[in-house]
Amino acid sequence: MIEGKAVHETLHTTPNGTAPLRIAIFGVGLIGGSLALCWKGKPGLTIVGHSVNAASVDKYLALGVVDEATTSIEVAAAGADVIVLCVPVGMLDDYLKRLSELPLKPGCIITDVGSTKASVVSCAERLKLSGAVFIGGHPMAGSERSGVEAATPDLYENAFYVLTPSPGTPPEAIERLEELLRWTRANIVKIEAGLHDDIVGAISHLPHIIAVALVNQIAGYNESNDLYRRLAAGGFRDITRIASSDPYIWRDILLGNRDVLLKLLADWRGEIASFERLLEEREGAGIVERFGSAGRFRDNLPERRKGMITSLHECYVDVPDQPGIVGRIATELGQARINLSNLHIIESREDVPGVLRLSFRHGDDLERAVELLRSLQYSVYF
Ligand SMILES: NC(=O)C1=CN([C@@H]2O[C@H](COP(=O)(O)OP(=O)(O)OC[C@H]3O[C@@H](n4cnc5c(N)ncnc54)[C@H](O)[C@@H]3O)[C@@H](O)[C@H]2O)C=CC1
Ligand SMILES: O=C(O)C(=O)Cc1ccc(O)cc1
Repeated sequence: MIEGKAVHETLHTTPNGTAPLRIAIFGVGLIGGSLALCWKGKPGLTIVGHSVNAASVDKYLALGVVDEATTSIEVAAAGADVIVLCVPVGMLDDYLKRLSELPLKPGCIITDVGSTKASVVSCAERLKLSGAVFIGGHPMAGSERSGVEAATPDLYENAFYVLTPSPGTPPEAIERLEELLRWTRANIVKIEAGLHDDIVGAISHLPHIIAVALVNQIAGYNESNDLYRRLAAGGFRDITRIASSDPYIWRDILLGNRDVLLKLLADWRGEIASFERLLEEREGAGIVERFGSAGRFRDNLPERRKGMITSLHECYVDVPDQPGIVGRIATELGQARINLSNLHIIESREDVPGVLRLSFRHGDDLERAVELLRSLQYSVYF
């Protein structure tokens, strides 16, 4: 992880005499536009936007998202050091095929941002990319919005950015791409493409299906009484936000991960059937158990704090279930002038000790906190 702007500028300043890096972005929408904004104006980088549509090209330039823009795939690709495909998943193979027929700059890196990876990676492996190297990519951040108007340079900050290099991908190409992606301030992780599709299918694609199915179920009831819609707030809005995502983008994602999703939906039917059984048999204890285990897992999900650098310095403290205990710990740290950057209660039930996760921006604050809390007889671990 990169801490602070100064480091970025050192990393990316073009050494004297070397040509600037030319980055071509195909499809400057939410994701492509946000990448363009991370790179635009940075030393040594020229950003070229491509769209099949002349009006979109004008818009990219008018919004100042790119330095240059064109409707010609040949012009955009010519001389590009890096090509980023930010079009819907269903178009990726077609774009790769068209690029494979062009004279690309030797060593050019082609990457994509598609939400599924196995199919585009296997397409790239089948094609001869005239001296270019393909590395699959997926920034795990976005929103239910779409289009360049929704693009923002901080979209990826502290998010995960997955790369799916193949065993034969040259390490120096991966390093070059990683260096460029550091401008996004995302945390880069490398995962095998098939594993990516299994995991992302479960944590992103399946939830989108469930949100859409749930909204459509309620919309059906609403046809006979508008009170369903009018009373739907709070939890319903929270868990269905992603149902407003772009239908065509999601058609391509779901069809692109069809086999994984069919297995996940079979498991989902099992989860729902087990709730049906609990209700039929009036099994209150079973319902409590299901909510309890879900809450425990959910409370341990990593937080993504936009605009803040994720703390690397964390410890866990067992705390007895006593009123005011969390406040007392925070006060002890404050009185010792130890800077706490975040405090998270992971568990708080009568039958188990609570656990606090304490995060610090600096390692020396963590060391002092551990020493202090242990001297106060707290059980501290990492
Ligand atoms: N929406 C999200 O939150 C995320 C999306 N992704 C992936 O990013 C990619 C782009 O998605 P968004 O930026 O959300 O969509 P978007 O709709 O905002 O942008 C898509 C871009 O592709 C262009 N495009 C659409 N159809 C085209 C076609 N037939 N031929 C050529 N260009 C076409 C559009 O003009 C637009 O510039 C997709 O592959 C998606 O799976 C990845 C992470 C998050
Ligand atoms: O808005 C949300 O919560 C999302 O889930 C955004 C998102 C959509 C598609 C992806 O491939 C990654 C992230």
